[in-house]
Amino acid sequence: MKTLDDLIAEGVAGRRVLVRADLNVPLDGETITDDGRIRAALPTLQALTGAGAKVVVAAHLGRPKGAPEPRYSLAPVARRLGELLGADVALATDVVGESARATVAGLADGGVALLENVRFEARETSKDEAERSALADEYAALADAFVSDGFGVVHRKQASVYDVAAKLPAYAGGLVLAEVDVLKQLTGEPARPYVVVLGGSKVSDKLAVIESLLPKVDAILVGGGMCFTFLAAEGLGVGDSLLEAEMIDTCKRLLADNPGKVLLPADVVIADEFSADASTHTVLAANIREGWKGLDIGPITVERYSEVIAGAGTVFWNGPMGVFELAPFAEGTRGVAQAIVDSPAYSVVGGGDSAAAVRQLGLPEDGFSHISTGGGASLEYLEGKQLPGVAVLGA
Ligand SMILES: Nc1ncnc2c1ncn2[C@@H]1O[C@H](COP(=O)(O)OP(=O)(O)O)[C@@H](O)[C@H]1O
Ligand SMILES: O=C(OP(=O)(O)O)[C@H](O)COP(=O)(O)O
Repeated sequence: MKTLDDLIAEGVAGRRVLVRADLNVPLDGETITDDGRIRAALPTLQALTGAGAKVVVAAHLGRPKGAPEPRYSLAPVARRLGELLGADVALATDVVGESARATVAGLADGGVALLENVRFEARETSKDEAERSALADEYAALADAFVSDGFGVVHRKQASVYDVAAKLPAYAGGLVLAEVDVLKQLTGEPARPYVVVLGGSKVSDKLAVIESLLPKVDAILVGGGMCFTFLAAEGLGVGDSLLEAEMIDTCKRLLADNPGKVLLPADVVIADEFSADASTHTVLAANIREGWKGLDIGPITVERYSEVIAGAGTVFWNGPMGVFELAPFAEGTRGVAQAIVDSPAYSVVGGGDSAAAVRQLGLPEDGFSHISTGGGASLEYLEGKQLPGVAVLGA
């Protein structure tokens, strides 16, 4: 696999280099609430601009449905990236159209341009290889070389991550190399007990991961939006909480086949609406009211999970335990994160929102052995799956 260092050694002055980065940051309106992923992208971008490349950055924000949507524009990201680089970052108003071509053509040596959200193009995430390949040809026409540096998205077989790498000389960026290097340590012989803490809102993605992780780990502590499908599998009512109804049978089977290994919340914080001003109650998991939604794990659960974490040799955590962005639902995430900080275990936290939670809740970043920019990507790596965006580089 060729790397960024190889590309720079080959000489990039005046050459156009397309960098796929993961700049999928949390936003409150147009305000970036955590710029960790933008900061993580800087070393690769600076190495290229320092060597005189014309840098074209491709990135996504959120999950727009294949058409432009103003609220998913990368405009706030372009502004922040410019501030951090100390140079203007020109934002194209389209992905591979006239604006993208003109913006790239206008780049000076050492300059940086950002394409608009790649998911404004339906072909980016298409399941049809020919469609993705056609879009990848259009990306390739904008550059002379490709650097894959969006670790958080390398588990996606998407045009700007996977297909374009076959169309241009392709190189692994420094962030992707560093992340894979750290995660490798968890796939060898992790210190036992090996505990995985799973939460967040990408429920269907992650329920699929649990099955392959179960044989590798000693315990999985479930919280966040994930837990309600499991609670439903135990026959409990979950009100209006997040639920993947078609996964209930899978969860039943996982619980039955792995007794004692999947821990579920004993209590939860329920709310009558998804808002910081909602009425809330902390109830036993068996008492979730009809019409209410579970938005955090409760204190009994935090205590139980903290005990397990205190005895762990290795902890991997992805996904907040609750809607930590809203103060009434932040305590579960804070409590579990604090337990990881306090434990002597080798600990990795992964995911855009999980890493943001660590910083926003004021936990010490050095309380974790590693903070990864990728949640789903880390999980799939730990499952033992090939990451398409890395495999395509020849790894
Ligand atoms: N019980 C819940 N109901 C709805 N959303 C939740 C719940 N618990 C956590 N979340 C949300 O999950 C989001 C993060 O999920 P996810 O993207 O899977 O994590 P990460 O980015 O760390 O991989 C946060 O925005 C948080 O508000
Ligand atoms: O936020 C991301 O992943 P994560 O929540 O698993 O860390 C990445 O930007 C990938 O986004 P996606 O899950 O919409 O493909």
